[in-house]
Amino acid sequence: MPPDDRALAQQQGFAQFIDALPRHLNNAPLGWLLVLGLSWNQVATPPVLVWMGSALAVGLPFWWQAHRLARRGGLLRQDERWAHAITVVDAGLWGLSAWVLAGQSPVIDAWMITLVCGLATLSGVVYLPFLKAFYSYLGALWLGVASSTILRGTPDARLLIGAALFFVLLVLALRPVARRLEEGRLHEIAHDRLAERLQASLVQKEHEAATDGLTGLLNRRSLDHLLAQQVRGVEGPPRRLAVLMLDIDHFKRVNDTLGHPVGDRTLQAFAQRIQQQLRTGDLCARYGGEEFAVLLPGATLAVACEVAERLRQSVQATPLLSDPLVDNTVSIGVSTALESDTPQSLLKRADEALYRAKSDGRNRVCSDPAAAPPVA
Ligand SMILES: Nc1nc2c(ncn2[C@@H]2O[C@H](COP(=O)(O)OP(=O)(O)OP(=O)(O)O)[C@@H](O)[C@H]2O)c(=O)[nH]1
Repeated sequence: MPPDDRALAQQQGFAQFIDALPRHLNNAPLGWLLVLGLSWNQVATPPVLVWMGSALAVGLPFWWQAHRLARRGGLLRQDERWAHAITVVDAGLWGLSAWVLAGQSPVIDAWMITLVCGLATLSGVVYLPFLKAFYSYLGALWLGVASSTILRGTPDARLLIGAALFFVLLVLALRPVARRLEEGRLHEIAHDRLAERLQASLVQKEHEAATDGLTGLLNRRSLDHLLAQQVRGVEGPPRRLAVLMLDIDHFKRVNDTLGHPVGDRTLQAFAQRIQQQLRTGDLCARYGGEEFAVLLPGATLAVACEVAERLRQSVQATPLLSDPLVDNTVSIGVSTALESDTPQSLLKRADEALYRAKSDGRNRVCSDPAAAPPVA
């Protein structure tokens, strides 16, 4: 288990504890009312009220701090001391209730110890994600009861030993549960990390499946998919769409004279050159080898021929590579979608136009005679 995962699980546990702490402290007045009700007519009321008033006065700043931490979200390193201080004050003030209750009658003593044990049990549930503070809580509760009963001169050893035993048993019962909870958080963290990795690798795989590794352009598979969407249209009449097929002239010579790596760089440079000439919304794909295809959604044949001519001139005017010099030209075939077209028939006609550009002497743009007039 990576150490940072364990640290994160502990941090999450602490944050859960800090989140629950103020709600737990909010219940204290209900507990006080219970004490008041149970001790009514059995214990002098003024000391009970003095204890409640003091608990309120001392506990208020700590109660306020607990709320502040919960609002902000507790941070383990930064706020751990505060968490211990709050729990010690809370438990200590409850422990001091023995000051007014213990030694009055066996019945009051019995329900006082019941109250103390009940408080410890209830708090245990809140402290489960951060058991360290629970030890401080139990220590302060026990010391509060012990010091109160000793100072009042009625130390009842059975009561203190009984409470200590109960606390030990409680800790023994809660520790495995706390460990399970931490393991659960660790599993959740590991699960989240795995999901993130899978998501990232899925995105990566999708990207790889859609693009050409050498040029970064869309690959043939993506082109076929996009072309099918464009030709069919979503609904209604077919969309206006132009296709350019581009092929570097005498590319084989680059490989043969300068080597395959230079051929690869030339293809990359050519891909960049095409992209520089296109508008957003136009799509460019490597059709295979040194042949590329461009989709111009919404373009008429005239516009598509203009784009093709601009590209051809750009390649002619500025060599694709300067070191070593690669100044091959490019031939381009242009076609536009007819109402009867399938993706294959449209590509075929653009390819035939490219073939004509090659056979007419290369370094030229040829358009498909069947392409005009535009469909929409
Ligand atoms: N370096 C490199 N070469 C490739 C790649 N894919 C195809 N080729 C080469 O591209 C060349 C294409 O040559 P041809 O089809 O004969 O055409 P050409 O030499 O361009 O001549 P024309 O198209 O007739 O002007 C072949 O030598 C292929 O090996 C690639 O990914 N990298």
